[in-house]
Amino acid sequence: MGVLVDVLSWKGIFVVLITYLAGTIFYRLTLHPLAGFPGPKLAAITRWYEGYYDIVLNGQYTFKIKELHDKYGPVIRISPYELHVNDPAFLNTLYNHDIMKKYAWTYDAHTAKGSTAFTVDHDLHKARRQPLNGFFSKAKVASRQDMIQMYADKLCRRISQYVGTTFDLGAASLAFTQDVANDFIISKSYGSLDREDLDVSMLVFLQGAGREQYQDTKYLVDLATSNDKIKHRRTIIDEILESKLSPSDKTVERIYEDVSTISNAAFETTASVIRPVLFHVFSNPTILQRLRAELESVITTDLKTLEQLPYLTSVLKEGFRLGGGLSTRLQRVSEKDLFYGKWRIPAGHPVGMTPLLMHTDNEVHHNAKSFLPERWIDAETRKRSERGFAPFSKGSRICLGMHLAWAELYIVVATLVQRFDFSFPNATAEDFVEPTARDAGPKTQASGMAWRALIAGGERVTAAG
Ligand code: HEM
Repeated sequence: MGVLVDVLSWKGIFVVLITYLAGTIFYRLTLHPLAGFPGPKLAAITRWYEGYYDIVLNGQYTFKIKELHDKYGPVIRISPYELHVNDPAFLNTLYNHDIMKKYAWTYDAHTAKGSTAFTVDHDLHKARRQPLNGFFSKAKVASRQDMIQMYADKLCRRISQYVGTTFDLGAASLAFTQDVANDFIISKSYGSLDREDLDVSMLVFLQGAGREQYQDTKYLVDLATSNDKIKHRRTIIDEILESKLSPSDKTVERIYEDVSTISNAAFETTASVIRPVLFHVFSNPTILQRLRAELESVITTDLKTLEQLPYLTSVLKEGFRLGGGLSTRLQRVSEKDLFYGKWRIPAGHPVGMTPLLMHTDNEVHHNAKSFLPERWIDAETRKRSERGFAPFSKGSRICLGMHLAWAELYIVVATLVQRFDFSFPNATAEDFVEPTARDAGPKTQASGMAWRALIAGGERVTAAG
């Protein structure tokens, strides 16, 4: 009884707490399966280390991880539970088609846990993704190139209204990707390019069209399951409903989780590549001249023809490398031990890599932070850069919408370059290199408004249709 009273006293609680903390610290530093990996002791002890950089300093952990790699080497422990690797040689080991799970902790804060993108389990993910693969194939995307061109033309009409003055090309890029993606996914756009403010705030979009998108999903589910076969363009909803997925995966709520996450995955990612491409092309006369000469040699925006153009393709690759939709680490949890050099990474522990860090690493890409399309043309530098190029990740979780993203880039860049002259008096290359919260504030890239774009300097006589 005396002991119990003692334990329940403040002193007792304090002693228990200290003993628990000391035990946890001791375990994490010495006995934990990741204890032998290099990295700061504080990161190995507590997740508050990461919290400081991401919460207090607003999304800076990605860049701190880069500093930690410089200090501790290519494999480091970045939290009590997680490792990070910065070496392209490990890409194919980590992102493959073996049984790999995503790291559930990453999706704790997300509501759409039933969506394909946020499905943690390997087999369930495979089943959910299967009906979507064909819908997002290269051939399927190519069959919708007229739709993409239609929105590129609409974008041109908006820009034309501002000739000789300034125009928010950053927001317009996002409006374009929103309209294209929604049309592709559910055969309906919400008219972002038609709005006076170009639907400038993603938040307004999410609150506004989010509700509408749910109603549209419900309508399309009803349409597909009703006896009245009203003719409509196939959407991902038809693919899901006609698949072998279980009835619980075919509810309006679960399908809407896919509709909303897939469309949201399509917007800012693609826009954040269009912006740096336009900035670099129009800020560098040599690149602009060479690109225009190549485009003038074909005088078309036909997708198949554009895909054959080596210089345009190289310009876009630089955009994917430096723009980069996702700037956080992408973790995988393997069922089997993984091996990296002398290191054995025990099964069941999350390991991540960050495309942005690899894409901007001078060890991987010559003069990594410079926009140099030539690197993809010269055989030697191309070989080196290909090794460390994975904007869409790899393996079973590779980006579902990558062919759509490529097609949008080909068509919109070729169209704008053939029709307009832009200049960007207020932007610098730095604005586009590290597109996360490094410059938190009004210039934040992630908000889609990195630069109020700037001058559309007169429409050129266009050869493009
Ligand atoms: C520049 C454009 C884009 C980039 C750089 C990009 C990048 C990525 C990356 C790196 C992943 C892997 C994420 C992870 O491992 O957690 C991913 C997944 C995904 N992306 Fe994209 N993406 C782009 C455009 C798109 C578009 C246009 C769509 C849809 C139309 C899309 C839909 C998705 C989906 C649904 C996933 C989850 C795939 C799965 O888990 O099976 N993305 N994307």
